[in-house]
Amino acid sequence: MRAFAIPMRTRFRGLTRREGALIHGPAGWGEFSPFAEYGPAEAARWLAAAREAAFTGFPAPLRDRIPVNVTVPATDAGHAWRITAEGGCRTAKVKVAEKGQSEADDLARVEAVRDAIGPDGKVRIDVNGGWDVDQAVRMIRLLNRFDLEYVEQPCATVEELAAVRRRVEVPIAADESIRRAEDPFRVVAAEAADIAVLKVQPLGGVAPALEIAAAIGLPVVVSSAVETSVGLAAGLALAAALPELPYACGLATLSLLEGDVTGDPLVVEDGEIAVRRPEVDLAALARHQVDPAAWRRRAEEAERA
Ligand SMILES: O=C(O)CCC(=O)c1ccccc1C(=O)O
Ligand SMILES: [Mg+2]
Repeated sequence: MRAFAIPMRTRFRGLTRREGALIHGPAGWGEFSPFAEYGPAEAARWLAAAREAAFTGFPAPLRDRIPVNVTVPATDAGHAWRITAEGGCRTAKVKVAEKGQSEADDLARVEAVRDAIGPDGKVRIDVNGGWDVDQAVRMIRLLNRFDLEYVEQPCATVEELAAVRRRVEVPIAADESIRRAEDPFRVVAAEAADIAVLKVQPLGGVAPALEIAAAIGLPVVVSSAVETSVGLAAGLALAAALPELPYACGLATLSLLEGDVTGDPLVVEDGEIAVRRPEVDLAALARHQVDPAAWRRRAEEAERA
């Protein structure tokens, strides 16, 4: 097992460094990078995803390029404009409702992103559960001046998502309500979402995520957990194996990191990323490599959970 700590170019989810581990097996490299606050039971699914990549491999791809969105962190409007313009994507996903920021900050950021991407681009927002129902309804109506493609996780609970969905025209996507839920199918039963955001590591691998996608029966957006090219390759494999892929995916997150673990990173070309699995390059990894002892312990704890 190898471990990495890569500085973030812009603070994201309060993170300034992305840390994780890489394992190697007969099928290739796998990434194990649960966030620090996740306990052993949750980390066990992330470990299963890394093992699938290293020992089993991925289901057969149905497409070889995946359209992606540029991810715009909760930064000031000028910076958000530049990130969008430089992202080279036809879709932007904007983080809003960041703690310590105002509604005016969100309006200014989304306005800047719409300006940068142009009238033919798509703009979606991700609230990470930061609003209550009334605030969500009000903010979605306000922000829809900038023509929103959809709103990801406007509120924390499934019941709140369903309530917001009944009151606004803009489609609702569920992320945390699937990713961290005991029962991802409650979203469907409660008619709480139009779209499912699926991430490979929290769902335990590409094959389990494909099964969840089939069972949920909603259109899927595959998104990263801000991973190295090794973790992103698993997201691309999921996006490539889905029977239908009507939306751009959130896999263009390598640009949030200062570095990578391969010499041949999964970068965006013409708004898309090619479906492939880059090799870990030990020289590239060396620049970010840290002692794997803590990650070995974390994997052992996950294993016992
Ligand atoms: O979807 C994207 O564009 C990037 C991924 C992303 O936003 C994300 C990354 C890490 C953890 C949570 C999330 C999220 O979608 O909420
Ligand atoms: Mg999200």
